[in-house]
Amino acid sequence: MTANDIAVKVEHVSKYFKLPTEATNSLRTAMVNRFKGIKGYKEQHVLKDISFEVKKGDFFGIVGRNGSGKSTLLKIISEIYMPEKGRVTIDGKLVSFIELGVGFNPELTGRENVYMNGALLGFSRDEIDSMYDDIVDFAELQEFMNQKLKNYSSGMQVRLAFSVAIKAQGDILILDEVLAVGDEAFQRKCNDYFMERKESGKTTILVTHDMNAVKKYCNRAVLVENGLVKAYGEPENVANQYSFDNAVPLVRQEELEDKKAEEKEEILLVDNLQIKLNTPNDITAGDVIEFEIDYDSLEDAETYIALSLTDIDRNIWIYNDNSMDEPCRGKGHKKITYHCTIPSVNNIKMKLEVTVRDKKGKMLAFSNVEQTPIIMVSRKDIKLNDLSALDSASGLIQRNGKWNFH
Ligand SMILES: Nc1ncnc2c1ncn2[C@@H]1O[C@H](COP(=O)(O)OP(=O)(O)OP(=O)(O)O)[C@@H](O)[C@H]1O
Repeated sequence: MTANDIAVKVEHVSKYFKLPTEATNSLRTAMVNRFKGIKGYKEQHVLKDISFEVKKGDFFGIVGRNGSGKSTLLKIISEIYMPEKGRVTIDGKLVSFIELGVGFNPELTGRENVYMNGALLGFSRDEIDSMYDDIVDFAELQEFMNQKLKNYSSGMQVRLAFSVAIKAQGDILILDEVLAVGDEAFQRKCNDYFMERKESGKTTILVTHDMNAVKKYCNRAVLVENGLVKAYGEPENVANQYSFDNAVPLVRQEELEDKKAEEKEEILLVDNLQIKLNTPNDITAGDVIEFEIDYDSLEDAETYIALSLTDIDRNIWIYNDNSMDEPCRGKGHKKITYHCTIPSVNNIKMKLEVTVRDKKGKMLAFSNVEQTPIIMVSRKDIKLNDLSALDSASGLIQRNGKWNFH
């Protein structure tokens, strides 16, 4: 690869912010603090050492949890912030849609705002003239262009700002979390635009929390975590890593304590429920899933297991089973292993939930969030250059149809 193939090169970028810890109103306090070595601020190291390359024509995804520094990174690439260390090299004209409303003036009309925004992006009047109709068409705001922006709804303002960004003829387009923009019809339009853009050979950098978007549009991606690059390269792998890291639902400590208190109030019939996955948690469709369930039955009673594998993203049960027809009897420690396969799914992230029930179906114990195993099924069998198979694998069930052309 030559240097000419690279649109954006990020090398060892580091950025911290100074957050004030105390307000000093007097010069004397400031001097005393300084003398004592008290800084009055603490440093938040948002980006520690970030390096990646975006090639010309890439549709490049940047993902990471809230507060991981994605927007900061985009601002550094867009030269709004300077990094403390490292550097960014850009080859081409860059257009950013980062913070809504930047460069928009509510007292000006839609039309005037398009011209002003275009000028801020570095376009001449003639250039804006030639892209103006396209921008207005995409935003579908023809009748509103002579109204002042302050009379637009917030959705209309977003549409206009977004349309300026995407229709401005830059070489590199930077978009921060835009898929949530606008109503459903506008989102569909953005989807079509992204599909076109993906084919266009122009460079796009997209920050998003939507892993389906990463898989659908991006050809490469990076996952930022704790200021460092955690995964980089194939969007499938990066998106799966992100989904996997975020699969464990966050449960507030108080909720857990409330639940424990509720459990204590009931007479305990089952204790020490443990679930252990014996097979890997990252598998391919059809691989065997095996796990072990352990618990103590405190009474001489019949108990059975009910289990479910729930699709975390879609929140639906994918697979349920129970041992109702083969209950465990008597007091004491119970150890059960179970295995199954989930053969015809594509990519799916599931949580395994287990409950112990009595003869009448009453729940006596359930696996809590900390011990709920997560299982990721991904189509590792599909070759990365098999575009048709990759595209079809975005559905829940593997394709099995036949085409007949007449
Ligand atoms: N100008 C600033 N001054 C001080 N702290 C800042 C500034 N900009 C960002 N931060 C801090 O840097 C951290 C990263 O913020 P950033 O907006 O880059 O994260 P993000 O990954 O884009 O988050 P999100 O997914 O929520 O949009 C946050 O803790 C934020 O408070």
